[in-house]
Amino acid sequence: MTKSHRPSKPKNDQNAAKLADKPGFASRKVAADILGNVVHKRRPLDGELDLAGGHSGFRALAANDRSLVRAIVGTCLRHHGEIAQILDWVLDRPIPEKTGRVLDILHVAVGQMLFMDIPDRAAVSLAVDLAQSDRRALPYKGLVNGVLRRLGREKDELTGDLDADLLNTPAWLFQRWVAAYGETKARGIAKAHQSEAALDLTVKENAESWAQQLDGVVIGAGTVRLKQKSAVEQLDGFDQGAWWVQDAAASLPARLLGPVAGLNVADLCAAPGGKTAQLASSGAHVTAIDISASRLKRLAENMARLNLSVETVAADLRAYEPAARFDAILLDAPCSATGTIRRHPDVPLIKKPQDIEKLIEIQSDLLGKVAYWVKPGGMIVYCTCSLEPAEGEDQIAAFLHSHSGFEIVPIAADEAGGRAEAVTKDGYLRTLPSQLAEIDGVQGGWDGFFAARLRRL
Ligand SMILES: C[S@@+](CC[C@H](N)C(=O)[O-])C[C@H]1O[C@@H](n2cnc3c(N)ncnc32)[C@H](O)[C@@H]1O
Repeated sequence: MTKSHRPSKPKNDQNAAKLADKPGFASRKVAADILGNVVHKRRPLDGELDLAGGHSGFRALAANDRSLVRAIVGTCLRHHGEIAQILDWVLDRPIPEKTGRVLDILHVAVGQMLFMDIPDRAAVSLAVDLAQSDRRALPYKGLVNGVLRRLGREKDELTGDLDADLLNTPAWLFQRWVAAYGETKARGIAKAHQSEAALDLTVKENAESWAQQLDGVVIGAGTVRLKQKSAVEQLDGFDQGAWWVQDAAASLPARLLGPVAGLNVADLCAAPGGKTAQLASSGAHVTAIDISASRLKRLAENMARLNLSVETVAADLRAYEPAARFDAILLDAPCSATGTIRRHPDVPLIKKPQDIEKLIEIQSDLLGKVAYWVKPGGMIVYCTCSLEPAEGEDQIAAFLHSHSGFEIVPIAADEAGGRAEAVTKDGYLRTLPSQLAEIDGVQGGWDGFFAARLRRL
C-alpha cells in the first residue's frame, strides 16, 4: 500500500495568499483590473463600479478601499495620455499585449506617483507585488521595479514638457472641439477634464440654509456646491429627501419649461431622475418614461427618498404612444455624454466617432416623434449633455428644417444661471465645463450641456 501524503500548498499559492493580505494590495489589484476593463474592453466605468452588478473584486472591498479604487482609476483615466507618454519614454520597447496586466499595473502605479498624494515607495512596492502575483506579468517584475524607480528619480524631467490637454484627449475629439469652439476654448475644455467635478446638490427649498448646514455655496437657483466631497448618504438632509445630487448645468434644462405647477409634463428619457425630481418638486404631474427598466427602478427609489410622486413608464419612445397630449415635454436624449467627462473620465476612451453617428440618428428619431406629443402652444425642451453641436444645435436646425409648426423660444441669460456666455446667439443654452469660475474658494466648472426650447404652434 502506498503511503498517502497530504499535498502541501504549492509555494506560489502561499505567496499569493501572503500578498493578498498585504495592506493596499487588494485595492491596487482591483484598480488595475478595472482600468484594464475600461481601456482595453471599453467597459463603462460606472458599470464596473456598480455595487449591484459591477466588478466582483470591487464589491468585495471595504468602503474606504472602494473610495481609493475610485480615486486611483479616475486619476489614471483623467491622465491616461500623459501616463502613456511617460511610459513610452521610459520603456525601451513596448510591452507585448499578451502579458497580463503589466501595462495596467504600470499605469496604476504612475497615476499614484504623479497625480496622487501617495508615497512613491508604496506605489512601487505594490506594483511589484502585483506583477509577482500575475503569472503572465511575473517575468516583467524586474522591469516594473526598474521603470518605476527611474520615474521616481526623474519625475521632474519626465513631466516637464507634457502637453496634458492634448495628450489626455483623443485627437479626433479634440479636433471636433476646435472646429466647434476654437483652439483656446478646446484647450480650456480639455484642461477642465483633468479635475474631478465638484459635488452639486439641487435642494427643494432653503438653498442658503442648506449651503450653511452642508458647508457649501449657492451657485444659482436651487444649487448648492459643497466645499468638500463626502459620502452623500451620510450628509444631512439625505434621509429626509431634502436634496439630490445634480450638476449645476444639468439643473438648467428642466427650469426652461417655466412654472409647471399643475401641468401634465412628460419627462422623456427620464432615468435616473434628476430632472424628474425638479419637475415633480415644482408641482408638475410628471410622466417619466425611459427604455431601461433597471434605470427606472433607480428613478423610483430616488423619488421615494425625495417623497415625490410621479408616474413611470418603461418604454422605447420610438414604439410608444401616450394616451393624451402633454402640456409640456422635456426630452433629455441619449447622447455621447462628452459634456460630463469630468464625472465620467472613461468617456474619451470608450466612445468612438461611430457611436456619436448612431446617437445622432436616435436623437433625431426621438425628437421627430415626441414633438407631436405636446399640445399646441406647449413647450418642448430638448437637451443633451454633449459638447457636440451635431447632438445639439445641428439637431435642432435639422428638426426645424423638416418639421413645420414649431418655433424657437430663445433662452435668456438669467435662465442660464445669469451667465451670458452660456447662451448662444440663436437663443440656445450651451454650457462648457471650462465655464463658471471659482466661487468663494469653491471649485468652478460645470457640465457641458446643450438645450433648446421650442413651442408648438
Ligand atoms: C441622459 S440619460 C437621462 C438622464 C435623466 N434625464 C436625468 O436627468 O437623470 C438618457 C436616458 O435615455 C434613455 N433612453 C435611451 N434610448 C431611449 C429610448 N429609445 N426610449 C426611451 N428612453 C431611452 C436611457 O435609458 C437613459 O436613461
